[in-house]
Amino acid sequence: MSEKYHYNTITAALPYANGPLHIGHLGGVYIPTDIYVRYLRRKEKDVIFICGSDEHGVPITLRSKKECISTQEVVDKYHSIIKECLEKFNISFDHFSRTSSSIHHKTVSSFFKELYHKDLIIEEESKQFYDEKEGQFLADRYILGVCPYCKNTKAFGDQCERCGIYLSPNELISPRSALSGISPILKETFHWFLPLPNYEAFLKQCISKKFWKTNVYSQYKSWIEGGLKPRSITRDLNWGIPVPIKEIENKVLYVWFDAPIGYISSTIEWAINNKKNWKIFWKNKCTSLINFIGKDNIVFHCIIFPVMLIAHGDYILPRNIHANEFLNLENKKISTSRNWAVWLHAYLEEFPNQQDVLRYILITKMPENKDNNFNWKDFQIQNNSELVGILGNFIHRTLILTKKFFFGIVPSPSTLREKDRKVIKTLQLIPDNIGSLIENYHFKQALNEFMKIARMGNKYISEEAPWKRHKHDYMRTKTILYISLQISGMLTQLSGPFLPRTSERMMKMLRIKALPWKLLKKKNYSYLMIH
Ligand SMILES: Nc1ncnc2c1ncn2[C@@H]1O[C@H](COP(=O)(O)OP(=O)(O)OP(=O)(O)O)[C@@H](O)[C@H]1O
Ligand SMILES: [Zn+2]
Repeated sequence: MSEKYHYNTITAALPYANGPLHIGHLGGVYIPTDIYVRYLRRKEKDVIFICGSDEHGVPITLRSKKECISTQEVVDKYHSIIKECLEKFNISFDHFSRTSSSIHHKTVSSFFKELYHKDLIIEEESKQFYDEKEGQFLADRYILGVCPYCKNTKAFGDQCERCGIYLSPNELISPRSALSGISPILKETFHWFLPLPNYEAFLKQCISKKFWKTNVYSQYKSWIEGGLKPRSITRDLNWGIPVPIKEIENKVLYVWFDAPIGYISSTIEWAINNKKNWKIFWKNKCTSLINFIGKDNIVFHCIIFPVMLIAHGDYILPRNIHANEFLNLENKKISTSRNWAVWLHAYLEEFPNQQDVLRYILITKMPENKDNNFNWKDFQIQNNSELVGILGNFIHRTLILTKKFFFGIVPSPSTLREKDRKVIKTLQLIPDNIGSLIENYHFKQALNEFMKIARMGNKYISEEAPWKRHKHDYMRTKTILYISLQISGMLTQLSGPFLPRTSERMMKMLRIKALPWKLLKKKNYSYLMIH
């Protein structure tokens, strides 16, 4: 992270409010973003962590039909479930808004009008699929058919979920209406398009791809090499943000036009609530904007949203777009429609107060460069042998023995041996090491380094065995527990970004406070009375 960026706007993909969240969402997007943000705060950076629920688009209207409730009821229901779950997993948003808010509607409408009045979008007539039985145009997921690439018979008009390819409805073989099942006719309509080809040169020049992960860059490159086409940004629907042009009826803005503007409108809402200036986070050249997403959102964040921002002007562009691949469950793709998922609300019921266990396992399984797999067997093994067996065991032994032998007061060390000095040296190096891994988005490795310290502590205390030694070598016992407490203090501090609840609990036990990251390497815990 370049020190030149004092302001940091960090966004996590807006979760879609047509269903609850599962472990893929949490491990793929929200946990990595939260680790990054918590670390930046400890670096004393000015950070805003923005998110909100994405509440427009066809899947919501389909869900409303399925559940026999109104679209508003669908989004109200899932907005609350999603927000509550993310809070319970300690995802530390500064603001979590929703795209049905009036501020969002206003922000998006004025964004569209700006492009419209500057002639930066084009109006075009075209023929689109229409369901005569339902009297409705069939946008995106209202139309199903056979994928021309993998022959999946249930490909949607916008994407084939089996092979992941993005489609337009006219590419589908044997299209049929998702509403009535009938074959649609083609009917004349008109829409507005974002002329992506006009921005190809800007995209190549203006966006620095220096920090992009290979998975992000390769998707971006294949889109660019495939030749960009104008992209329609309106739909013939009645659920969404109405096209803000007089006399236009029954047309709304495409959900992927309005959703990313949600990052901006959510920041504006936060600024109003907190009497702050939102522009610093979106219009200041010294602000670093980083979007965290999953792989199916790459094209929207690497091409469409930057083009919207460039066309509008005034806004900064993302400095990095961080996308993870997908998490599978027991070697099968997580699927909301097939109910193959570990739902976060169900986990919270089944394992009360065990949020950090899931956070830990999900970090170790993070699909950083390729899809990864979650399974319950590993969950059990890793919890028992790593979290309890190493981290918990070391802290527990250290604190119990300090209480037993020294009334809970940190003993002052006697002469340090080579082994003790080695431990202290390792502790001095670890904050920068972990910090740099987090800054470079290597979250799994960062956690691994953290656990190495816990392993080192466990080994140290086991080898030195203060429980045996205290009877005949009181002075050495003092040193051993002093060193063990230094390790415990460091683990407590470093665990904050990864395991926030555990870190807080350990802080209470050790009676210490979270320190700025830069002070950690110098910190020495003496004169400390543990709880
Ligand atoms: N299995 C997964 N592994 C990693 N990231 C995921 C997974 N499923 C979804 N995501 C990411 O989570 C973020 C929020 O997802 P979103 O609400 O858009 O749901 P989605 O992609 O429609 O998922 P689903 O179809 O499972 O509901 C997106 O950036 C998406 O890429
Ligand atoms: Zn396909």
